[in-house]
Amino acid sequence: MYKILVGHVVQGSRDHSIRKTSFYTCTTSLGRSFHSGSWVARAQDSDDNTPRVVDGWERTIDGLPDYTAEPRGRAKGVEWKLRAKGRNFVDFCRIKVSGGQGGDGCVSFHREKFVAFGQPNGGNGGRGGNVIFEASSNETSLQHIPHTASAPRGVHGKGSLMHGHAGKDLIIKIPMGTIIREVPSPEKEKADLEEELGEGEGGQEVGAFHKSLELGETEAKDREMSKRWVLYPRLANSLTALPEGKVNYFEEAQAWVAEEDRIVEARRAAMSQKPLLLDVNEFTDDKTQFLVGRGGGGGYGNPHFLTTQNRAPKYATRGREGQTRWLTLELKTIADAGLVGLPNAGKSTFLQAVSNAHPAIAPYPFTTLNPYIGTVDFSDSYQVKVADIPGLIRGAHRNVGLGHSFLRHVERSKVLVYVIDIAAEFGVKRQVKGVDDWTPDEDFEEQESQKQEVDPTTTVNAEYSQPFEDWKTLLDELEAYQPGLTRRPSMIIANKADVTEVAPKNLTLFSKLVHEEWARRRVAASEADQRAGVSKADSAALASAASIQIVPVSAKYKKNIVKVTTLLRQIVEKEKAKENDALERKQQREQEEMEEALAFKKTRRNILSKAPSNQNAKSNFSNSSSEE
Ligand SMILES: Nc1nc2c(ncn2[C@@H]2O[C@H](COP(=O)(O)OP(=O)(O)OP(=O)(O)O)[C@@H](O)[C@H]2O)c(=O)[nH]1
Ligand SMILES: [Mg+2]
Repeated sequence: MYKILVGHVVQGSRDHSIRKTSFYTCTTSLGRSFHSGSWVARAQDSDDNTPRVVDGWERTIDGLPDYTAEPRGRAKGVEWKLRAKGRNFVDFCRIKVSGGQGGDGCVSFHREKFVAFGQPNGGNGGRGGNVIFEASSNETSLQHIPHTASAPRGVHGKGSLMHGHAGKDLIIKIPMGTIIREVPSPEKEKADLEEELGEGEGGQEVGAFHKSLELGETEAKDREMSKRWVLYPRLANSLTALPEGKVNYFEEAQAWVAEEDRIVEARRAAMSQKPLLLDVNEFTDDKTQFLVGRGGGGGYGNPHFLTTQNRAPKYATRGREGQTRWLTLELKTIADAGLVGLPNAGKSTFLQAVSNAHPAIAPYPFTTLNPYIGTVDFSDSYQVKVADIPGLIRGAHRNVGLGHSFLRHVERSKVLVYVIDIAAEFGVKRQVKGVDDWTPDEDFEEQESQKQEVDPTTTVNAEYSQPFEDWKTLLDELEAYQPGLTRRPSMIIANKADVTEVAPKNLTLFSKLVHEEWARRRVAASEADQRAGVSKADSAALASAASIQIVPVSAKYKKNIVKVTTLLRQIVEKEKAKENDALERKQQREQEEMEEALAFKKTRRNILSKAPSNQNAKSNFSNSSSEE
């Protein structure tokens, strides 16, 4: 069992303090920060679980026979990664977008010497800015997306018929592969939940706000009115104390505006019936824009209410509120092939060997934290995009290790490439250094009991293949993430084939077991399809290839790379051709449907035009009667 104890030595002083970490959870740091002089002691312990103390200056561990000390930096990196769960790369976020409010209209009258009653000349308000998402191939993460995005409001109108200009649109760049979904607002979610639980307060009215403030009725009315109307300062008096026999033009104007409001509301309601769902997929062009938060319209200036009767309207309307939406953004990287493997299998090394990418490579687990895309260039300018994602481990679907949320980045890959470390000792269960250390405590006991089943020192089981177990772990994790994901066209890279003592033996057993398992899974999948009532043609289309190719590779020494890239290209090209065919068929079907609809319209028009209408019949009749 590995235990990690951290001794903290402050540079330049004799002071030292200890921090104990249990497996991966750090307990306390005694309120001190770690400096470059810190050390990590790893001790191979018996089953004694009591915390040990590192004697700082001498760096000996009380009661432990042997240990190796290594610079703190590395362990700190892994610890940090596990705590942060790779969150410096953001692939899921929530955002509130609000279009800008429209500018208010203006109440103003022309003023000039010797012109006693100038005409109304208040300008209209400008419309509020829109919130727009723009697809951008230069973005790779959602890290820069803010929690709220509000576009600026429109400028108010001014006298002399000066209309306010529109608010500037707020453009937010989003990476290719983002899925945008509209979700209910937190208030609505809360209200729905309360209603479900029967705790709701029973439809609080909008006007309740004023009631709660105990405003007078006229005051509350004034306030409601001031939300929609800009009134000329001296209008209020003239409204309340209207002389006998005078028409209240303001009421008339209120009726028009109310009618217009009703139409706008109905239109908005019709538009927002379906929640927004946008997919910025590989068919989207760069710089395509999506309007997600519409700005409110500007208010009308007082000339808008000018009529032949009312020559001096003393009111204007305020701008409308912009549209507010709560959205979630989910980034699913777009690549042709996705590398899936356990930590340390050599995924990043492989990507570096085949492409122009330079991912971090190191002999410890969870080196890669963010998906990384590399492009494989072929001599005829053909390109295949390959995505490297953080390593998966057993239980990743329960959020063990870095979890399996990163699989969303291979979800859109056409081909799955399993990277397997073939250099495991033959017939022996791997004593995992590092990987299983990082599993949470609840899994630990389970793993311990499993470890005891195969004693590495005594048994060499010629039937046992660690690479095969690794591959099965990957398949299970992929299936747990999304059932049916393993049916994608796939290939296996048996990496580290340069370790000649074990690789050939491992490879023979591995290939045998893989082909058996693959055939078994294929049969099981088709049976499951039959049970689920999937038609035979659909089931055949879904089924994975009859056999899976295994290519031994040494990513580190770049051996057999050409073979693997050629094979990868073949599979990708085949898949692309299939996709293009499907797309063409779909487009053709749509075209045919459209032509059919057009033809139907045409014939209908012809029939209608040939049929004698009543009016024609009447005129014919009248003509004939006049002739008579
Ligand atoms: N001998 C040998 N070692 C290799 C080969 N490929 C990778 N390695 C070593 O394996 C270690 C891990 O390689 P990485 O490429 O970082 O592994 P990874 O799968 O990306 O690991 P994570 O990012 O943690 O998931 C490094 O020390 C590599 O040098 C190979 O073909 N032969
Ligand atoms: Mg890596």
